[in-house]
Amino acid sequence: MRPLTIIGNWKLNGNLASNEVWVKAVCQGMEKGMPAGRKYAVCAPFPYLSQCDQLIKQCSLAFLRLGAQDVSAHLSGAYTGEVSAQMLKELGCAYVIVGHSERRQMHHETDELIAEKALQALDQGITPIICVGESADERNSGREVEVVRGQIAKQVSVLQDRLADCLIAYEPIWAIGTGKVASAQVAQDMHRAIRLQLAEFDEDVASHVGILYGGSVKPDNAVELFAMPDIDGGLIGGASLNPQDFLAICQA
Ligand SMILES: O=C(CO)COP(=O)(O)O
Repeated sequence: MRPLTIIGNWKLNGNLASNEVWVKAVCQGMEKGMPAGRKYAVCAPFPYLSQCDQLIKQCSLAFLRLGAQDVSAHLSGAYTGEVSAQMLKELGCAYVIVGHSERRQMHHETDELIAEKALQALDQGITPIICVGESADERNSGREVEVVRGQIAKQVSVLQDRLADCLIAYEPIWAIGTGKVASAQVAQDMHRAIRLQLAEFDEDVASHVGILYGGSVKPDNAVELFAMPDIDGGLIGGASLNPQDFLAICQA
């Protein structure tokens, strides 16, 4: 069985004071007991990784880990502004998001670059969370499966069976930050399509890879989403900023 994995993505939010309040509140909530066998993480902005690492270590819950929101495709060298997977490892990261639609759109990240970033993370023992998803126009013109298949195909061709150590996040762009959550069935259908595509490559990989859903997940829709057979958890944006909402989703 694949464990349910629930990961908060703070995006460009937080500050030293609010991060401390957040981690302490989530730890306190989780210490009271959580559903067995689940994994949780929060992906903080780079400058706060060290602070969040210290705070998370203080509460010593093995199932709560730290992640980053991006990583360089390079290990070291003349790449001003980049952060390597080795640096993330030193700062306690267990996960890193790669290829978020906001980076694909605003920073012109390609599937090839995203696969290189995932390889860097894997080389350091960090689990990459590879984001895929279609735009509203692509869905409205009936091309959503084709678009996502194209994104996954590149990851399969580069990562091959190392995909078994990755997470995939299906995040339809039209559902991100819009309040328009994909219905549980719409999300399940795409998750199924992704898993079938992975099975064309390797059935074992397909059955192992966790596929998270992201896009307007809230405490009141998480239960239905997480109950779907191919939805293995969530990548939570806006609702992860409020520790009580994040906890409620983690307990859904
Ligand atoms: O982009 C997301 C997580 O990576 C989803 O964001 P929202 O939950 O705010 O829609």
